[in-house]
Amino acid sequence: MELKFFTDTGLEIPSVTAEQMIEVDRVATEETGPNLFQMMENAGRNLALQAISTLNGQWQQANIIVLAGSGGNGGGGICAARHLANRGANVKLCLSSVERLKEVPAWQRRIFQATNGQEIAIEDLLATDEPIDLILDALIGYSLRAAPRGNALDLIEWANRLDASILSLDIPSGVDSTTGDTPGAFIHAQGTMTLALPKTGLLPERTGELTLADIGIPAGAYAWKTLQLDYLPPFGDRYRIPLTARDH
Ligand SMILES: NC(=O)C1=CN([C@@H]2O[C@H](COP(=O)(O)OP(=O)(O)OC[C@H]3O[C@@H](n4cnc5c(N)ncnc54)[C@H](O)[C@@H]3O)[C@@H](O)[C@H]2O)[C@@H](O)CC1
Ligand SMILES: [K+]
Repeated sequence: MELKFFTDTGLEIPSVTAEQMIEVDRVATEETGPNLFQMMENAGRNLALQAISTLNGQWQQANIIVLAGSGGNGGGGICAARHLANRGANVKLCLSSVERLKEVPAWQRRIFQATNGQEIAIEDLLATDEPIDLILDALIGYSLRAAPRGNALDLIEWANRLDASILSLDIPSGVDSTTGDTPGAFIHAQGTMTLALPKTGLLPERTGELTLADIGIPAGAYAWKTLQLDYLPPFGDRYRIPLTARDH
């Protein structure tokens, strides 16, 4: 099914497979910029803003849990947790794997630790019964390898059991960003904020309300000889825009 993605102003946005998005990332980090630190900061700030607008007036009273993996997706989630904690929000961060945290997410964690935001261990989170208003799903992005297992699987199943609203970063964890297939458990998202460009696997029945976030990639990166994407900057004066997917 060939999905097409449109902004609220009717502009069609090209979609990309995981492979093409990895190449966009490579062109940005190795050729044009922005680097990974800058892109992840933009991803996380946009996710914090999206969480605030999802909670509308209640965001400072809400109980927010951020589930973060050890890769780039996790880094965006940790960055959002820091921005929210910095503004007095009640946010707890749960890392699926502290020891495997990559360099850039580890830097985001270091900044988070200088806020009054709290980290919560998986076993404590799974044991808590306090009401949760919003879960940010930053466990797995486009590097999903197979059916989720281990801590990520435990956290996905835990999140799905709650009646809290779930906002996924880039792709609901456990969903294949190229095909939309779900090899195993996956996050049942009410909303998804995807980064830079929509992925071909962002099926409406998987994403919930879909938003596209700008992470500052220049048009020259999309025009790179290995990509040649037909891309018109869609954001105007906004950094997050609603997308609708249509299969015709
Ligand atoms: N231009 C972009 O699109 C950018 C993307 N970024 C984010 O970075 C993500 C890609 O980052 P990475 O390539 O580091 O990888 P991901 O963050 O997508 O996934 C790696 C994490 O998923 C876990 N994982 C993968 N398969 C699993 C399985 N079957 N069971 C349990 N855990 C599993 C790994 O252990 C690791 O924690 C993107 O999805 C996006 O969210 C950001 O870095 C900003 C730039
Ligand atoms: K995710």
